[in-house]
Amino acid sequence: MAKDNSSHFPQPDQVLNHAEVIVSEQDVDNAISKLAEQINSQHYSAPLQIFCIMNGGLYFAGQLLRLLTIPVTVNYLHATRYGDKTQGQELQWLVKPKAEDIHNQPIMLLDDIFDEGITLEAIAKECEAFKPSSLQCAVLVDKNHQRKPESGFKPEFVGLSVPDRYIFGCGMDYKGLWRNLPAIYAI
Ligand SMILES: O=P(O)(O)OC[C@H]1O[C@H](OP(=O)(O)OP(=O)(O)O)[C@H](O)[C@@H]1O
Ligand SMILES: Nc1nc2[nH]cnc2c(=O)[nH]1
Repeated sequence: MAKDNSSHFPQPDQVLNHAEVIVSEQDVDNAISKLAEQINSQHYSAPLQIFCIMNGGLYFAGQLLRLLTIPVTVNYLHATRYGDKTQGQELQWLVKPKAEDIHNQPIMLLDDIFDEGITLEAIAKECEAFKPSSLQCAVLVDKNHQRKPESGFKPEFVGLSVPDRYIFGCGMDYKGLWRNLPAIYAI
C-alpha cells in the first residue's frame, strides 16, 4: 500500500491560508534595491565572484543580480541543514568551493536568511581556507534573536530584519513549497 505522507507534506493552499504576510513584495524589492546600491558602491580589486548558496539563495541572487552594475561572475555552492524540517540539523555539503574559483579573488556569498548563522559561517570558513582577496556575505533577511554564532560572525550586508518565526517565500521554503512567492510569509 502507498505510504500516506499527507501529515508531513500539507496541501500547498492550506499552508498559504494559514500564513500571514510579514514583509510585502514592495518592501522586499526596496530592500534588495538598497542592497544593490550598497554593493555597487564598493570597490573591488577584480570582478566580484558571486556565489549563490543553493537552494534558498536563488531568488535573492536572481533579483539582486539584475540590479548590480559592477562586473561579476556567478557561481553556486550548496549546503543544507534544514531539509523539510523547521529546526536546523547537522550541515550537509552538496557542492563545496574550489580553490581556483576563490584564491586571490573578491568573493561575495549570497543567501536568503541568516538565522542561527551556522550555515553561512561554515560556508565562509570553507571559502576562507582558499585565501580569497576579500570575502563578504549578503543576506536578504536576518532573523532577530540571540542564538547567533558565538564567534560574532555576521553578514556584511543585510536587507531586512524579521521576527523569530519560521518564514517562507522569496527563496525560503515551507517543506519544499512556496520558494517562488515574492513576499515573505510566516506560519
Ligand atoms: O542560519 P542557519 O540557522 O544555519 O539557517 C540558514 C540556512 O537555512 C536555509 O537553508 P536550508 O538548510 O533550509 O536549505 P535550502 O537553502 O535548500 O532551503 C537557508 O537557505 C540558509 O542557508
Ligand atoms: N524557510 C526557512 N528556512 C530557514 N532556514 C533557517 N531559518 C529558516 C526559516 O525561518 N525559514
